[in-house]
Amino acid sequence: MKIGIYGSSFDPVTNVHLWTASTIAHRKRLDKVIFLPSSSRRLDKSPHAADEHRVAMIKLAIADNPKFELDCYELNVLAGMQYTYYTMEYFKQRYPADDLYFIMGADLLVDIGAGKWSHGEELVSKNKFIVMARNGIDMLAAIAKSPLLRNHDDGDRFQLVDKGLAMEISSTYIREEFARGGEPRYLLPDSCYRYIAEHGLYRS
Ligand SMILES: Nc1ncnc2c1ncn2[C@@H]1O[C@H](COP(=O)(O)OP(=O)(O)OP(=O)(O)O)[C@@H](O)[C@H]1O
Ligand SMILES: O=C(O)c1ccc[n+]([C@@H]2O[C@H](COP(=O)([O-])O)[C@@H](O)[C@H]2O)c1
Repeated sequence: MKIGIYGSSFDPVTNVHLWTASTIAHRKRLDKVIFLPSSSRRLDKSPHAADEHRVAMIKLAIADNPKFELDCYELNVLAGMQYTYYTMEYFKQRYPADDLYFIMGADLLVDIGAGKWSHGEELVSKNKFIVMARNGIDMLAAIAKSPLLRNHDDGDRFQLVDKGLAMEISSTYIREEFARGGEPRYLLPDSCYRYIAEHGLYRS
């Protein structure tokens, strides 16, 4: 099986997360996309909604797509920050016969290339990545500029995908719209929109 692992805080999950996941699955012929919410104990980013709420919204959002799955591995790890390097080691043990890819936007490729991620060298040398274009980022140049990325670019490691549309809906924007009394209804699944209202999430 070909499996993509899509990590994010999903705070909340948005229609762009779903659209990018399905576009990548289609373009790269993935059998499965695993939605991997990051822990609220993450050191670099504190989610606004509790783990249980972010998980509940992902479940609602992916319910009708048989290719989409949720994996709460990072939420259940007790250590402070669960780095992607360790997460990928876990998934390789769990799916030893499958072809695994970490799915991410080009902004994260730049960060990894700049040495900002933990265990960057091992992460890159031992894994494969599907990288989605983002406005203003030249992915080929980002690889060429970074010795870490360039030295492991064997043609298979970084699968670059131009989604064809620079659609940007950020979780931050949705949270801010809720907080200022705006109307972000069609930027996320209706079920999640209702869940946020019912539980009073993201109010200022
Ligand atoms: N429009 C997009 N195009 C390509 N990649 C994207 C896009 N939006 C998010 N990503 C990628 O999806 C992953 C998760 O992104 P994340 O959820 O942090 O973005 P976000 O919705 O903008 O959230 P936040 O506003 O909380 O930072 C990252 O790898 C990011 O690069
Ligand atoms: O391992 C790291 O050092 C690392 C640093 C920053 C981000 N990540 C992972 O990248 C994914 C997307 O992160 P973000 O910041 O866009 O929510 C998520 O799965 C994070 O755990 C991982």
